Amino acid sequence: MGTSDSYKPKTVTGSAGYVLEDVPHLIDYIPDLPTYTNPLQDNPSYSVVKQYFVNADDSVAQKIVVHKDSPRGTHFRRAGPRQKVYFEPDDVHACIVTCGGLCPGLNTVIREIVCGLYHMYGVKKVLGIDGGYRGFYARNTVTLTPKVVNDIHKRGGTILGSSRGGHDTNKIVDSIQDRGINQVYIIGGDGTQRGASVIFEEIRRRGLKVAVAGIPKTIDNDIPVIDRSFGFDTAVEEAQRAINAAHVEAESVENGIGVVKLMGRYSGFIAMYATLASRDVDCCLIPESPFYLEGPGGLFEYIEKRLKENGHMVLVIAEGAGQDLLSESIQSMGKQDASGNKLLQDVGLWISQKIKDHFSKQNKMVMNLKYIDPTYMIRAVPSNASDNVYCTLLAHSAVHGAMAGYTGFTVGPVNGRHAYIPFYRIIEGQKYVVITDRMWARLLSSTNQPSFLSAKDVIEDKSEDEPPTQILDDEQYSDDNMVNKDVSYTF
Ligand SMILES: Nc1ncnc2c1ncn2[C@@H]1O[C@H](COP(=O)(O)OP(=O)(O)O)[C@@H](O)[C@H]1O
Ligand SMILES: O=P(O)(O)OC[C@H]1O[C@](O)(COP(=O)(O)O)[C@@H](O)[C@@H]1O
Ligand SMILES: [Mg+2]
Repeated sequence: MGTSDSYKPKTVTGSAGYVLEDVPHLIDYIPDLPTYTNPLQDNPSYSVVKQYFVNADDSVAQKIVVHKDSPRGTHFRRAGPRQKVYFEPDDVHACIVTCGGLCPGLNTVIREIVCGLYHMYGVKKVLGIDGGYRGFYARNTVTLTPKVVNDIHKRGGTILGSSRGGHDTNKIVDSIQDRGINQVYIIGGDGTQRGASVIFEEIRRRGLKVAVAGIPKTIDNDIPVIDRSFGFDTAVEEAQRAINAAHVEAESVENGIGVVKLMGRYSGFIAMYATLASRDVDCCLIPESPFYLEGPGGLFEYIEKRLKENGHMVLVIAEGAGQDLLSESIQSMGKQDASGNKLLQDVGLWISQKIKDHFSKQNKMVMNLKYIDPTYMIRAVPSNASDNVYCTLLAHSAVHGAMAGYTGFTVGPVNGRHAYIPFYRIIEGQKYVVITDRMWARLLSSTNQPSFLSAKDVIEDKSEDEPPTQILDDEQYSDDNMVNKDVSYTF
């Protein structure tokens, strides 16, 4: 049963350029597994739904804006309940683990996996792994029942705890095997999904009947393929409170400047959407958009102009912005956290000091700067209503997929439809704000800030990111502006 060769992507092609990037299934390496009727068909809540079960051939298109002669392109398997399942409810022993940084909605996902397994499939054995990946072999477990998780969606954080580092694949899979766990639900960001992918590989190599399902989590919204990650909406909403405070402070004094630092290690989505939503922001700086301080077209010149025009200004800066400028002036670079993520210098403090230094040196005008750092406040809150509903759908889709025998997948919405996405597509790169696309142009036009780009930069950048820009001709609020720099699109 066990197989030592590494997993090869399952790709199915069809007519007119149709490609299905399928996810693994337990029967790929354990043939002849028995199937069972899905208990949902006798569930009073669900049996009223016409066509409740997903058609086996349903798939979700990755690109929905097409031209007359466009090939049909890449598709993913549609998420949802199947007529046949590969586990008997009494035989299921599921576990849930949360890894990486916090994000609003973690508790809702945990709650809905537990309740989904209990109420939809009659599964009674669900274990919580305490403290992230290392919890599999170094910590206690928690028994999870609908009663235990009933109220947890109203709390921030994760009731299971989380951690960075500590991924020991063999010890984790040994623990899964020793405990008789056969469904593993792994909630976490890009690092976590990388970890989930190697756990799946090892489980497959050992020939175990264990389904591995990933639920993508990242407050930075930098996971590719999926429309957006849970908690992002809540974080953007929470960021408004900090921006409002910065605006009130700035407005109340002579030449007031409010500086707000928001999360975004490599991708500036939180800063960009928080700025667009607020309309009180005069300048937004993100990692994808290099900027400079001095001289014509620089930040200082713009600040002076705004203060002269308006008497106050608000600047939003993502934590990963301007790191190249900081590294010139601050030593101790190259430090990493336990997961290997680069540790960043505090750009908010740095830029605040630079602005203060500039104005005191120039002695041109009185200036009052207030720096607000709501970093952890925007991710430690409970998820808002829309994220709660979204988390429920993610959790249920993951449960349906695992019960149907799919494994080695991450679940997430692609153009509004939930799909099962193979791990390799989620972990092969990150999603970034494309500064030559329309959403960033909207931001520039709403703040009036300089683009800090020369015409030459724009031409070079456009040629790199041509495909998504070319095909983008609708004006909807969409993620079309988000592309993965590391992945080449073939449409
Ligand atoms: N390449 C990898 N292989 C295996 N495990 C990994 C890998 N990268 C990260 N991990 C593990 O995933 C967990 C979470 O990763 P981290 O980067 O901290 O957060 P996130 O999942 O939110 O990106 C950590 O326990 C880390 O050890
Ligand atoms: O201080 P911590 O807990 O390491 O988290 C900080 C980092 O977490 C992030 O929110 C991203 O976290 P993930 O990698 O867990 O998604 C970054 O924006 C931030 O730099
Ligand atoms: Mg990460």
